Amino acid sequence: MGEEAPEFRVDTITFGSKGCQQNAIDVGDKTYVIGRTDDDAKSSFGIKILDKLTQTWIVPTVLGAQPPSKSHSAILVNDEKILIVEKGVSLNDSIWFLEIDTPFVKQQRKIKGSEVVSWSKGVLGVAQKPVVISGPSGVGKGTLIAKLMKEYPSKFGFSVSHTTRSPRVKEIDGVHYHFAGRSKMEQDISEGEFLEFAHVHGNLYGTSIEAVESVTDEGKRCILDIDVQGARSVRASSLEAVFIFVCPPSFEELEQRLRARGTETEEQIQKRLRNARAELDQSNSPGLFDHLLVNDDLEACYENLKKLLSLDDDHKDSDGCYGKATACYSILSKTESKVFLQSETGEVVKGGASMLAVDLSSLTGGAPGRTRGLKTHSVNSIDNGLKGIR
Ligand SMILES: Nc1nc2c(ncn2[C@@H]2O[C@H](COP(=O)(O)OP(=O)(O)O)[C@@H](O)[C@H]2O)c(=O)[nH]1
Ligand SMILES: Nc1ncnc2c1ncn2[C@@H]1O[C@H](COP(=O)(O)OP(=O)(O)O)[C@@H](O)[C@H]1O
Repeated sequence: MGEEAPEFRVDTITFGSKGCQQNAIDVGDKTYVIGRTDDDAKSSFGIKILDKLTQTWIVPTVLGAQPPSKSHSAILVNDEKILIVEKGVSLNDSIWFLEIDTPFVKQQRKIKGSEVVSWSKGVLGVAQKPVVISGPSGVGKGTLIAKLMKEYPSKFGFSVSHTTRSPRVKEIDGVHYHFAGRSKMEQDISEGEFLEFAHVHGNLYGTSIEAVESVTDEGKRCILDIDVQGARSVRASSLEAVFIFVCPPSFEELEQRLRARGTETEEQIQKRLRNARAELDQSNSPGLFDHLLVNDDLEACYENLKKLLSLDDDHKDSDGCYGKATACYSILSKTESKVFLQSETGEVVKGGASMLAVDLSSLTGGAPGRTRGLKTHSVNSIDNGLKGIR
């Protein structure tokens, strides 16, 4: 493996004056101008794209929550994304990506028929893969998940879905579901706020990006209880997850459980049973589910679920080294896979270093959620930085 030569070229031209900052970044035939305007109340990002071939300006639709606007530095990571480092905030909040041509952006561009860019916040460390649990209504998904959350309250968190169905007697808004109006939910879906959604048993259900990310931000493993269509959408998304399908021991037993639960009308039970047949058929779709669990005896099934989850150790704990870092950084230079940040405040990080190398080689996720997998190590000088990339 040859040594990567660091690039000290300037990708970014910054025009600054008080109350206004702009970075111009060339990507192929386009120039992305990332501007920040301050008014008295707040400042915000504005993004414009110059098509250099036609010399026309395009104002794209900007998706995702934008960085807290202060002052920033920017550099092109690759043809898909631009790295933005916010100045004046701690490292935990400072790394952002403006996605300009990732698969998510391409898909959104197609849907909207116009230019799209999307923000995604960078997060240090690798999160544990979320767990998607699917299975027919009444099979016991909720029961299994409740047992898991009760036994491991600090390890697992539940992705609270949105739904247009009415709450059941003991269901609490914001805990079991976010009970939503159809038009508001449809609008939020069209604005890219949902990881997936599906029409199930005559209602709209969906997982917002925030539902998953907020659990992961707490350092917990996220559990999603979603139908097979939703599982398929998550499989196709940038979210890497473990997919489990829960089967009943028999169709008769499923019907019995649904009736015994006593939460649906006869008509709703019939609809759920019809859909159950289709879901059971789809559980064998190649490449969709990683594991099938039969929920016959509840305790035995729960033990099997726990085994599956502890066997899945293809994750690493979050990198906590810089979790509480308060030093503030700006971009100094970059190589193919690393970006070097310079401490602005002179404040030192681990080992007395004033420079930080951010490794971008194993990023996961991205818009519409967070970009995870950022790794950092401190370097004392540019020379040491070069050693660090060997
Ligand atoms: N696609 C998708 N399905 C969901 C979501 N939330 C719940 N579901 C599924 O919708 C179906 C109906 O859920 P619910 O009304 O709670 O009834 P239950 O499964 O009989 O308890 C189940 O298969 C759930 O897994 C979601 O956010 N997205
Ligand atoms: N292994 C099991 N044996 C018998 N009853 C079960 C079992 N698992 C769950 N149940 C019961 O079946 C009903 C449906 O379970 P629930 O968790 O609500 O299913 P789902 O969330 O998949 O719709 C509940 O009344 C629950 O107590």
